[in-house]
Amino acid sequence: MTRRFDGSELVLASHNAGKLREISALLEPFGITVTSAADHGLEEPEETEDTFAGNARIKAHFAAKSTGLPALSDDSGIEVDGLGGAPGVYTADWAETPNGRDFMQAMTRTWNELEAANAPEPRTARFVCTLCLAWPDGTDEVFRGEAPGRVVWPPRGDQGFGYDPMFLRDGQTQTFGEMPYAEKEPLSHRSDAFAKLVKGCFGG
Ligand SMILES: O=P(O)(O)OP(=O)(O)OP(=O)(O)OC[C@H]1O[C@@H](n2cnc3c(O)ncnc32)[C@H](O)[C@@H]1O
Ligand SMILES: [Mg+2]
Repeated sequence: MTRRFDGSELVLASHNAGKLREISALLEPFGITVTSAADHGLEEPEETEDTFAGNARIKAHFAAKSTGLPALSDDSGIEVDGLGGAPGVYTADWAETPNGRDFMQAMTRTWNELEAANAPEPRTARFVCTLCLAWPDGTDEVFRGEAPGRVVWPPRGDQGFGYDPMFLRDGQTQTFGEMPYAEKEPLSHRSDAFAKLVKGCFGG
């Protein structure tokens, strides 16, 4: 049995502004008071697991225990078939530089490694999003969503965040980086996972 969410307040256990924007929009219709990890002054826990679900659990349980409130985390990334599924759970790590995250660098590395591997076109990939809803008593529910597509070069568009400019979802002519959020939303891995969360925990 899936545990239902029957509270009125939820902490979003993420420090990523793009995710916070997208998940807040998805939660809007439910009339829940949403606060973020930053609002509670929470640090970022180390993501030490090698699965999306494992890292999503770390983040959600850390926020739920620290605040005493139910917490929703998102662990996500891009899996590129020609790279054996990399960067996968290391998607954010590929952007790290001494001066903070640089996603142009991360996208360039992704493309360069595909070129080096002589990977065939189309260079299929998927965005994955794992949402974990955790309660302060240590229980949780986990939901996984995906968006299938391919990576393209050069990156296109300045909307969205992260690797959006190099991702062309199946059936689309514009990258996620070229779409206003309203267009990306119904096509995204995040809304796919969110629909499962709603079905499982919000009774919708
Ligand atoms: O852990 P939190 O605080 O939630 O924030 P984060 O940015 O570190 O998030 P992750 O550890 O889950 O790393 C996910 C990476 O995948 C990228 N990513 C996830 N969803 C994406 C999307 O919808 N569009 C573009 N890039 C995305 C994102 O930019 C991150 O670099
Ligand atoms: Mg992270």
